[in-house]
Amino acid sequence: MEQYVIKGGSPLVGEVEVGGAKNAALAILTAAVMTDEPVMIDNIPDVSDINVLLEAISVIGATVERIDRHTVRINGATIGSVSVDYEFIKKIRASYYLLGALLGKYKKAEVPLPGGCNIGSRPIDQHLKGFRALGANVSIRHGAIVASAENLRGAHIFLDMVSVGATINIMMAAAMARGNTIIENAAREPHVVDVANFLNSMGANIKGAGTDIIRIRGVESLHSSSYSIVPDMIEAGTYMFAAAATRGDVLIKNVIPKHLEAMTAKLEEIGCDVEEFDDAVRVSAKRRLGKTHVKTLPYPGFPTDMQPQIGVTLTLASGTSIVTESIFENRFKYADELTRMGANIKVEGNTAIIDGTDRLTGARISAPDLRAGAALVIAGLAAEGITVVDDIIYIQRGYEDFEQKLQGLGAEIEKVSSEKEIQKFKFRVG
Ligand SMILES: CC(=O)N[C@H]1[C@@H](OP(=O)(O)OP(=O)(O)OC[C@H]2O[C@@H](n3ccc(=O)[nH]c3=O)[C@H](O)[C@@H]2O)O[C@H](CO)[C@@H](O)[C@@H]1O
Ligand SMILES: C=C(OP(=O)(O)O)C(=O)O
Repeated sequence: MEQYVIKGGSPLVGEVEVGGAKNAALAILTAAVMTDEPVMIDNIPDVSDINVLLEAISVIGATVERIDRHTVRINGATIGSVSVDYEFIKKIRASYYLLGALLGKYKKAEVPLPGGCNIGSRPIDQHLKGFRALGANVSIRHGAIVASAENLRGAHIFLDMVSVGATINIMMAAAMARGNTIIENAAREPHVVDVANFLNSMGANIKGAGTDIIRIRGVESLHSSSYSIVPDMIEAGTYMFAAAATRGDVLIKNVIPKHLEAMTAKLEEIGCDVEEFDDAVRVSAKRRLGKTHVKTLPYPGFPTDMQPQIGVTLTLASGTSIVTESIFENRFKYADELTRMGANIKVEGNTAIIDGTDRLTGARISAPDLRAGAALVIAGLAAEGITVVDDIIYIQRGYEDFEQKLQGLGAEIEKVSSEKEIQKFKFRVG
C-alpha cells in the first residue's frame, strides 16, 4: 500500500499542465469498439481507471495497442464476447458504458453491475429505462445486467434526473438504432459533448450535445477515426483550489477556461485573482480567503467532483461557509479526517457547515475516495507540519503524476510504500 508524505505550509507556485479528461476518455475508449475499423485516440490520461477499462476491452477481444503513454489504437473488429467479466467491472464505474456500446453494436450485452467510488447509492435505472425505450429487453441476472434486442429503434426519452452516465450510454446505444432518438433533460457536461463529438467523428449523427435536448439520427455503421480527448476540468479545478488553499500563484495550462467558470466564479468570490488566457488560467491568492456558500449541481453548476476540494479550501477561509452536496449523499467522508487536522467542519445531512480557521496542522489521514483523497492532499499541502495520506490508490484512479506535478509547483510531497520510508521522510524534512 502506498502513501503520500507531505510537508505542508508553503504556497504552490509555478506552472502545471493538465491532461485529458478521465471521464471523457472512459466513455470514448468504450465507444471506440463500436466500429470494426481502427480508431486512434490521443490525450488519454495514464491513470488506473483507464488501464482497468483498456484491460476489460481487450479481454472481450478488442485489439488494444498502446502507441505511447497517452495514445492508443483500438480495433473492435476482433471482439469475440459481449459478456464482460466481474473482475474488471467491480473496480470502475464507467464499465457501464460497455452496455451502451455493445448493445448499440451487437444488440446484446452482459455486464455486471458497476463499481466506482463509494460516494452514494448510484442507481442506473435511467440507463436501463433508455435501453428499454430503444426496444431492448433488459434484466438483472446473478448480479449482471443482460440486455438484448432484435433491433434497436429510435425513441423519445425523458430522463427523470440529469445523469451524465445515462446520457452517454443512451447516446451510444442509439447511435446505430433505426430512426431518431431524442434525449430530454440530458446532461450538459463537457465530457458528454466530447463523447458526442467523437461518435460524430466516427460517422454518427448527434446534434444538441451540450444542451439539455440531444437528437440522434441512427446511422448504419460507424467508421475509423482519430480523436484527441478534451482537457480534464476536474484535474484543472483541483490545481486551482490547491493554489488557493496554499495561498499560492499557479498557472494551469492546457485547459478550456469556459469549462472552469463555476470554479473561477467561486475562487473570485472568496478573494482569489483568476486570470484567463486562451488555454490556461492563473490562480493567485494574495490574502486570506473569505467565506462562501456553494451547492453542487449538474454542469454548468458547481461540479460534485470538486466539492471536497472547495470544502477543504473553505476550512482555511475567514467566516462560516456552507457547502451543500445535491448529487451524491456520501461525499463528505473527508470531513472527519479534516477535523483531525484542526478544521471546524460539521456535516448535517447533505450540508457541511465550515467555520474557517487560520491554520490546519498535519496528521495521519486516509483518502476515502478519489476526489476526497485529492482534497486531503490539498489540506496536507496547506497544513503546518507533516501529513501522511493513506489509501492513495483512490487518488491514482484519476490523477496522473499527481505528486510529480505538485513537486513541480514546489510542494514537498513524496510517495512511499512502507512505514520505514515514512519515518525516513519525516526525518529528512523535519
Ligand atoms: C465515470 C464518470 O463519468 N463519473 C462521473 C459521472 O458519474 P455518474 O454517471 O455515475 O453520475 P450521474 O450523473 O449518472 O449521477 C447523477 C445523479 O443521478 C442519480 N442517478 C443516475 C443515474 C440513474 O440511472 N439513476 C439515478 O438516480 C445518481 O445517483 C446521482 O444522484 O457523473 C457524476 C456527476 O457529474 C460524477 O460525479 C462522476 O465523476
Ligand atoms: C466519482 C468519480 O468517478 P467514478 O464515477 O468513476 O466513481 C470521479 O471521477 O470523481
